[in-house]
Formats: sequence, C-alpha cells, structure tokens
Amino acid sequence: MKAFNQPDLFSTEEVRKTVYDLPGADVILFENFLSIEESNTLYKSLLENTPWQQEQIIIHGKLIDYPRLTAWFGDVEKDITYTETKSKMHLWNADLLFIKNRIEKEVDIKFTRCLLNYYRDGKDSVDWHQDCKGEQRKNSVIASVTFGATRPFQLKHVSRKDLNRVDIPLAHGSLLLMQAATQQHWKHKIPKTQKPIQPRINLTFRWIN
Ligand SMILES: O=C(O)CCC(=O)C(=O)O
Ligand SMILES: [Fe+2]
Repeated sequence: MKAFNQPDLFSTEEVRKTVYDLPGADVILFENFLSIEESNTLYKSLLENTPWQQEQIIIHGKLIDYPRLTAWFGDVEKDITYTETKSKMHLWNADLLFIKNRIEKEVDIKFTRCLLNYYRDGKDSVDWHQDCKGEQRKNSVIASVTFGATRPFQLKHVSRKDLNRVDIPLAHGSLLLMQAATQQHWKHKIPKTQKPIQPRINLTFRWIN
C-alpha cells in the first residue's frame, strides 16, 4: 500500500501552533505535530493493523451502519458497548503508545482510551455531537490526531446563534487539543464531501475511568 502523499505545501516541517479564540472553549491546533515521515509510517500501519469495526445504530427500528469504521484502544482489554454494537476495547499497541507519549509531553494528563475513526472516502462523516457525558463535558481533555486526507473539523456553539461556525482543516500529522468546557459549549462534526478524496484516520485520546 502506498504511503499518503503529502502535498508540497506542507514540506516545511515546523510545528505551527494556533490558538482559537472561541467563547467558552479552549481549542489549540498544532500543525506538523508529527513529522511527515512519522505520519506516513503511522498512517500506513494504523490503516493495515487496526481491527476496524462497523458499528451500527437503531433508527426507527432499523439497524443502520455508521458512516465510518471505528476501533477502541485503552489501558485494559474489555468488552464495551459504545453504540448498539458490542465492541472490544483493545490494549494499547506500539503505534498508539508512541503517539500517546508524544501528546502527554504537551498536556498534563494520562489518557486511558483512544477512539480510532476511519473515513474511507468523502461519504464517511461524523454528524454534530459533543464528546464526553454529563459532568465530564465541563472539564475534559480530548487530543485529536489526524492522518491522511485533510477534512474540515467544524465547530458550532450549542446555543449562541450570533457566533459563526468555525472550520479547522485537520491535516496529516496534526494535533487538535480541546480542553476545559469546550465539549459543554460547542458541538463538532466532520461533514461529507462530494470531492474525490483520500482516506482519513482520526484518533481521539480521552480520559475515561
Ligand atoms: O474525525 C474527527 O476529526 C472527529 C471524530 C470525533 O469527533 C469523534 O470520534 O468523537
Ligand atoms: Fe467527537
């Protein structure tokens, strides 16, 4: 399988940090968080070695496939029910531990889980939602790492109509940190696109006990 082709535009490898000034949110983007070589190797390895699963949801009594493939990894191996589908949380592998350690140098938290999403093409997506449940939304750290195609990560405030939607392009090797009460005040999504695009893998490291 071919490694992901990085456009020339991103051939400079400097880490670039952007802090988004959004009311009630704490969102920071690190472009080139991982080098192109690291990102190419990890993309290929995660694509090939992850036990990708098709999760399903019941809508009007019908089982519907989620428009993406997923996998859970974490500190312990166990059965979990995240959606309607019974899935397994797998033990961290070397690739994920490598990425997790790099992120933990940036933020003072030990992540316990990671959700991997595989967007096979532009038809795959994730609709508006907030991460975490209940009280955890008021104070959480979500570290989101992307490999493959750049897709816009859209953010919108849950109630304030006066605030514009924000589109953050998440490129190969980027890290997006969402902290504090971001999940309480803002929703996010990855829209579908008609454009012919390469696959994309996204990893969200989370703290869930
Ligand atoms: O693919 C992404 O960038 C976001 C994934 C996401 O929001 C989630 O899995 O909760
Ligand atoms: Fe999410």
